[in-house]
Amino acid sequence: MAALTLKQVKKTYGIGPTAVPVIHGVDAQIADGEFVVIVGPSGCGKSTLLRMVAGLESITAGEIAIGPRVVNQVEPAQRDIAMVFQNYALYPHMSVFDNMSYGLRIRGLPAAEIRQRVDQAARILELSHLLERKPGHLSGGQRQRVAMGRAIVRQPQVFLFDEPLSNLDAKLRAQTRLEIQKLHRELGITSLFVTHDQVEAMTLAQRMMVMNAGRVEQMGTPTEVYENPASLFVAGFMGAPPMNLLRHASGVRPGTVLGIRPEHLQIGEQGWDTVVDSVELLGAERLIHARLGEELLTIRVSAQRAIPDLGQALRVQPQSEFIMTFDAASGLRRT
Ligand SMILES: Nc1ncnc2c1ncn2[C@@H]1O[C@H](COP(=O)(O)OP(=O)(O)OP(=O)(O)O)[C@@H](O)[C@H]1O
Repeated sequence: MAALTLKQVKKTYGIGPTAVPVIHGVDAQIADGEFVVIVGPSGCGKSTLLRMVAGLESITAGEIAIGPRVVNQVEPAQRDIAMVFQNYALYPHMSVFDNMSYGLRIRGLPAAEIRQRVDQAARILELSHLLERKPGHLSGGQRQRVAMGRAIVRQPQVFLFDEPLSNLDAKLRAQTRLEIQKLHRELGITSLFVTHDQVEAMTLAQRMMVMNAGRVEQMGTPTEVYENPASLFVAGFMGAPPMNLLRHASGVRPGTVLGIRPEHLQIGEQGWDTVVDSVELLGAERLIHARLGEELLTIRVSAQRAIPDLGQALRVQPQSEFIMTFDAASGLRRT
């Protein structure tokens, strides 16, 4: 296992007039054994960053180190990493055992050691009873576990995951998420996991790196990022439904954006005068969307509460200790 260090890492695709800079200087220190999730919208550069760590893309500037070793010029196969992709690409004509052990056989490991490593990985991933099957006779989730098994048996210093769950349905995704957590608890291998799904990021990460347009907006634990977003971008990206961001409500100074999460608004006697626009039932909770002047405010309430009529007037009071303010021009957090 090893720590992972990124120093002012930059990436530009192409050269000359057609050059496209996509990563603008990323710094990160990932501790030995830590599980870090890179999260951000499509096109923000998550996969590019991961592929640079893997050695599948060259590094335009800056430095990437795995443990004490700078790997900028090191071939992917020599980096001691294992990568799990969205498309797990198993060999269809090989059994699960052969798929998992293929890389080890190529490296010429003794048969007894191969057997022992595959058995251990299969036990952790609950694949022991499927080792003789062919991939065609497995479910999507089982195939993804075989792909993870193939990565585990290599006993790498670092695991890299590129959206490995996005081909699975919602239920299987949730289940595989738990398996990945368990895997990390058992093996403690330094892991970098890319996703555009903020729920996946919140549930898997020990720390998350929130990216936007080729830059890191914030790095912190899921709780820190959710409770203390560093910027308007992070505030709007993390949380479902997202934070209310108001520019025109009473009490909002020009040049400022006021942020308040839907769960920190109360319906009562005092506060902003709003008009109910729509209501959504989420199960145990309800979301009320209400017009506040030209803005729309989302309020999260218990489903026990009576459903307001559309067009009904509501007084909505923000809990003052949860109000945040951001600079409208820079997007940075003020208070
Ligand atoms: N080979 C390439 N040549 C030019 N531009 C590229 C190349 N590969 C990626 N890009 C651009 O780099 C940017 C970052 O792409 P990247 O795939 O890293 O984003 P991402 O955050 O992983 O997105 P997604 O979640 O959609 O996969 C995008 O604007 C993309 O169009």
